[in-house]
Formats: sequence, C-alpha cells, structure tokens
Amino acid sequence: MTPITYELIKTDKQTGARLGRVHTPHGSFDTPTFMPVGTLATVKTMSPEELEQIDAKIILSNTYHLWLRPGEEIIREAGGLHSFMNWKGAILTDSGGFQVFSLSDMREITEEGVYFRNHLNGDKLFLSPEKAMQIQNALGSDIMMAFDECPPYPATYEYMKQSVERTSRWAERCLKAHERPEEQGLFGIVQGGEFEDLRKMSAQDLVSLDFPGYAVGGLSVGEPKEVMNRVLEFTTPLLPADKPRYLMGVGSPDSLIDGAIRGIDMFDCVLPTRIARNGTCMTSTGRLVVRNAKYAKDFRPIDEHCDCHVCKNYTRAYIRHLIKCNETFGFRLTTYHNLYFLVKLMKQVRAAISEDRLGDFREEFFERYGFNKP
Ligand SMILES: CNc1nc2c(CCc3ccc(C(F)(F)F)cc3)c3[nH]c(N)nc(=O)c3cc2[nH]1
Ligand SMILES: [Zn+2]
Repeated sequence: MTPITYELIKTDKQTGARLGRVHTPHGSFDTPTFMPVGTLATVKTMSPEELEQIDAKIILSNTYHLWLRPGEEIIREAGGLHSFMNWKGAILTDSGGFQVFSLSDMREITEEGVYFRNHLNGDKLFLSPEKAMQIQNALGSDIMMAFDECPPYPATYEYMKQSVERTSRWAERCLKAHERPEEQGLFGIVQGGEFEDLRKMSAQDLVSLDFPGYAVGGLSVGEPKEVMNRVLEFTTPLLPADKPRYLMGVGSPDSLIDGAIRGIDMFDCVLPTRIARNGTCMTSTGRLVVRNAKYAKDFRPIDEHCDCHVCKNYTRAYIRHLIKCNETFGFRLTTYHNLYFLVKLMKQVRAAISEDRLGDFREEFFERYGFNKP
C-alpha cells in the first residue's frame, strides 16, 4: 500500500549502525543519509542541477513555510512541489508543528490543534492534524510527517506525558486524513523527551498504527549531546528494524556519526547551508571561517582533501573576497562545498558500515576534525 519501502542491507559489527536503502516514487537512496534543507522550496543558493551533481537524493521542505508563502493551492495547481521547483528527486515535508513553536511567539495548544500568529504579518492562524495533512497532500511530498508537538526542553514529566498522549491521538487523526496513502508515505514521530517510559509509550502507540517509517522527534532542542545519545540508545530499538528511522533536526558531523551508530538512517541539517551564508566551511580538519583576514592571500582550496568542483577551481582568497563583498556567488561556493562535504561524509559512513569499522572511522574522524573524545 505505501510507496515507501526500506531494505536493511547489513548491520555494522562494531556498532548498531545499519546500511540500508529507501525506495520512494521519486527514486531510491542509500542510508545512512543526510537531507539538505529546502525550507522555501529551494535549498538556498543551490539549483536542482547542482544538487544532482553532488548526489543529493532527497531534500526537505516545510508545511508551515509553504502554507504561508506562496500558499499550498498555488503549489497544488503547479502540479505539486516537485514540478513547482523542478526537483526530480525525493521530497520529505515536515508537518509544521515544530516551526509554529520555534517561529511564532503567540500560540495556544488545544486538543483540536494549535492557534498561533503568522510570524510574517501577525494574522491569527490555526494548524491541526487535518490541515497539516491537507497541505502536505497539496505539496505532493514523497514522505509526509505526522502533526506532532515537540515540547520545549526541559519539560516536566506531567507535561510530557499529556503531550505524548495528544501527539499519539493526533497521529491517528493524520492517518484518517491521509488522502493518497498509495502515493505518499506518512511517518509517525516519536516524542517523550528524556523519559524512557514515555518514549516507550509513544513508540508503542505509533508502531501499533503501522506507519511506513518513524522519526525520533523532540531532540536537538537544547539538550546536552549525552542526553540525546542516551534517548537514542533506548528509543531506536523500540522501532521496527524493517522501516526507516529519521532523527529530526540533526545535525553536526559528529551527531550524524553518533546517530548512525545508534541506528538512525536519515538526518536533516540546516547547518551546511546556514553556516555557509556566514562564510564558514566544513573541512576534513574542522571548520574554516574563510572570511577571516588570514585567508586574504591564501590561494589554496577550502579543503585540500576535497575533490569538489569548488575546491578544484576556486581559492580561499577569492571566496573570502566574495563573502566580504556580500557577493551571492561567494555563498553559492561555500554552500556547494559544505553540502558536498556532508554527502561525502555519509558515503564514508556507509563504506565503514559495509566493512564493519564504523567505530574505527568515528575515532579517526573525530581526531582529524577536532571533536573532543566521548
Ligand atoms: C533543529 N532541531 C530540531 N528540529 C526539529 C524538527 C524540524 C526538522 C526540520 C524539518 C524541515 C525543515 C525544513 F526547513 F526543511 F523545512 C527543517 C527542519 C522537528 N519537527 C517535528 N515535526 N517534530 C520534532 O520533534 C522536531 C524536532 C526538531 N529538533
Ligand atoms: Zn570542496
């Protein structure tokens, strides 16, 4: 029935990492993978052709943002998000709940849904499981996310318990409102904060609803990395081994590796595109802030170990000059390189899993990149 299927190819003998493949109506992708963020129907400064060049197979977009601008009816009339933005690969859309909490100041949560103000013009708005499904249906994404509440960190046990129970009821309402289950997959989102019994309750509720895939939500909201890792250690085993697992909002290179080790298959991160726009690049020996004066006459590539188009044709001095002059081409160069860096990192992670050495790879990468020891 669902168009989203997962193939578990093998598990790393050194860690809990999995090598897999996800099949969607717009192509398949190997996992673990990271998904570039394309909030407003574009991965900022990148063309679809460039995303194909760097081997990106799936991108993210957002119910909340596209509902506000340009409105889901325009995208529906365009034939869906794929034709609107001329992207031939897969698209995953978030359900908007998280964005309401992180963007809108005035909001009220009820059993029905969430009342809030449009962060652009202050209008009163209402988003519910049914509305979120209607918007994602218009967008035509390959993978939709259930409408959930991502509680703030920290939250009391009582608040978290109420929230998890409501998120489970909302997940059921999403399934009922799902108009084209044979064309679009719908993932449930596990909540429960740092409380093991609530994570178990949330996972059991959602697994009993038999979604084609699951996300671990409620993380990367300010909790220490150790808390995230502990939550993953007792949450991913509760999820079916034959379905994809998406850790929402993660993240930095070290978190991608640590999430993969704990059984996560899919990640989203705003990092590569966001830091690129302030002239920060990811390199194999850590971050490089190319706008620093010390690179004014540095005619080496961003990363001497990188074989991307940018590192083969442009220098730090030139990119620094463009960024200092706020030239768009400068942001395109740093973004292209950062995305290429993360796509390559995930290829290295998959290669390490296939050779049962992801634990060793983590050591080498952390040492070279400069992450502190666990
Ligand atoms: C940054 N930390 C974080 N991000 C989180 C997100 C957003 C993920 C997302 C989706 C789409 C985009 C888009 F820009 F590409 F559109 C950007 C980011 C969550 N989303 C939901 N639904 N539940 C969660 O519990 C949750 C927890 C999250 N922690
Ligand atoms: Zn490069």
